[in-house]
Amino acid sequence: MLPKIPVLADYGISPKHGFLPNELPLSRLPDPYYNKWEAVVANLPALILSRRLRGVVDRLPVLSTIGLEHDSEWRRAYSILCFVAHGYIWGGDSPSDRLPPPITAPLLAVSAHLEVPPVATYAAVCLWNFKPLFVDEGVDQLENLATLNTFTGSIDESWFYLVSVAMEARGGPMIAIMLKAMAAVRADDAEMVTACLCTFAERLDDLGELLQRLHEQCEPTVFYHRIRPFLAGSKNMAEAGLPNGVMYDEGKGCDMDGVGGPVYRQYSGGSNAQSSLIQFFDIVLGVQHRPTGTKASNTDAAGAGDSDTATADAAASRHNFILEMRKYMPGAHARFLQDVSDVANIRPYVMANQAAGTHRPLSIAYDSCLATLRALRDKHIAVVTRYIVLPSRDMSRARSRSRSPETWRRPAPPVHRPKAMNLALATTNKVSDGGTNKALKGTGGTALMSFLKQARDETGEPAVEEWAQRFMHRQGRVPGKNDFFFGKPTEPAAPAVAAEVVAEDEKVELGGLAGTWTLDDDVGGLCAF
Ligand code: HEM
Repeated sequence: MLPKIPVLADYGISPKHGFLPNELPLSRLPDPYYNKWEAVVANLPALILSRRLRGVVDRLPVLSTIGLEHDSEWRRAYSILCFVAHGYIWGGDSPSDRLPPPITAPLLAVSAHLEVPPVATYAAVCLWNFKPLFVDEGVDQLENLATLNTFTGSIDESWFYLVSVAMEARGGPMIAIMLKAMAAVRADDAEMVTACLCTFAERLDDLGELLQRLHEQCEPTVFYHRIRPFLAGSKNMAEAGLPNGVMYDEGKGCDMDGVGGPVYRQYSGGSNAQSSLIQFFDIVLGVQHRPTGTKASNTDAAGAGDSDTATADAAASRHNFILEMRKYMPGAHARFLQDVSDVANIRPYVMANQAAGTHRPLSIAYDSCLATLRALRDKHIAVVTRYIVLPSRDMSRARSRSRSPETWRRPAPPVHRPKAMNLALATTNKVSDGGTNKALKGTGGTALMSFLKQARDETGEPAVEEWAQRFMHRQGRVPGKNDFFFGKPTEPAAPAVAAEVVAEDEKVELGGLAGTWTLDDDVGGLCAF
């Protein structure tokens, strides 16, 4: 007998809001026992700004989790503790490589309960960190959302989290639609499968529109210099001052043999790559992601999404950043993704119909879903270009200028203040430096642009129609080539495409989202996670 198609309720997934919790996140823990935590998180931006957070946290009592009852209380506790932990680590002149017992002890307990790592994940900062302004209006409307916790108190930071919240909410109903499509495959109801795929493609397009609204209220330089450093993890962070990661000190000390004392741990930083929604889309459509730098083999291309892809799956699970990110999702959500993978049947069904020459609208609807998901990744690449690549370029250029002979001849007068480590720079490991060290790292620690472009290209690979395969294997815009899709050579390329072309070409000046700019290298390499 076939395994059953997963039921959302078994994984705490909402039919309406998807991976956002069924009950709204709590704005405050009801038990006054936790008032001190609430007071710290309510004043987090001010405590970070005044450099007083560490002192305040060190003096907190070590609270137990005994006063946490409902799931929403555990989730609120997790979000609070993650914000305070990252504020503690990154909110000083140099990072702290130790988390003290008042944070560590409850954070480890809460994380174990919720099956999430003890670090600021996407769940801590987005999924469980929002409230509607008006309860009778939807949480898929950006205008109706506010954040509960932030590091900076800025509109930019709130907007950054809330765009993701709105996307999760808008994408929530798409999960049930695709589970229905999977059931329709089992019933061999091609019309129903086609209808579900059409609805899915339309809603996916809505998500792309929401993603592009990020620019409205989140300034790239604020994101890069003020927000992103707080989301950094503790893995591959030697250059940022955490060579061993972070010591989670529970205050237990070691035994007589020196065993059982606090240990260093290393985790990736918070990233939207930890969103279960986008991974669900990949799984249900049969999109497979390979380790970065690996090209599709003929076997992969033919068998992606089929049940007999054990070898491909085994290869994919090795050294694969996207799979690694599942460890940062709430346990039930990661299990849901695994269970859906085990029964994903849409692609083989579409392929079988295409081979038999039956139900052509099915193939077209399926390929449209892939094209729309690929377009979403294109837009995302433009976002990353604007919010990470360009500011990091500006930063490295400013550094090169400050090292120029001109600057050496006229040194600035000495200023006597403690030397602060610039975390925006420090957490961007190996930013282009004097032409030698060029791999740009993301918040999760991957070699960035090649990884994102590969993920986008892999999205088009399962296409079944020949025209769709050609369309989705296209390269960035080259005048006179692929003009059918990109418009006439004299027309400006669409912003997302322009940004991607810039990121792809060496030493080319192009009009991107932020004006005319040059990218002088193509970053690459295997993920370091
Ligand atoms: C300022 C906005 C954003 C920036 C700077 C950004 C940056 C990044 C970076 C650096 C990565 C590589 C993984 C890592 O190192 O963390 C990544 C991956 C990813 N991001 Fe974003 N991101 C942004 C917004 C979003 C939003 C709103 C979404 C929601 C769809 C999203 C979805 C993803 C996904 C799904 C991945 C995994 C790669 C893939 O599946 O294509 N990102 N992002």
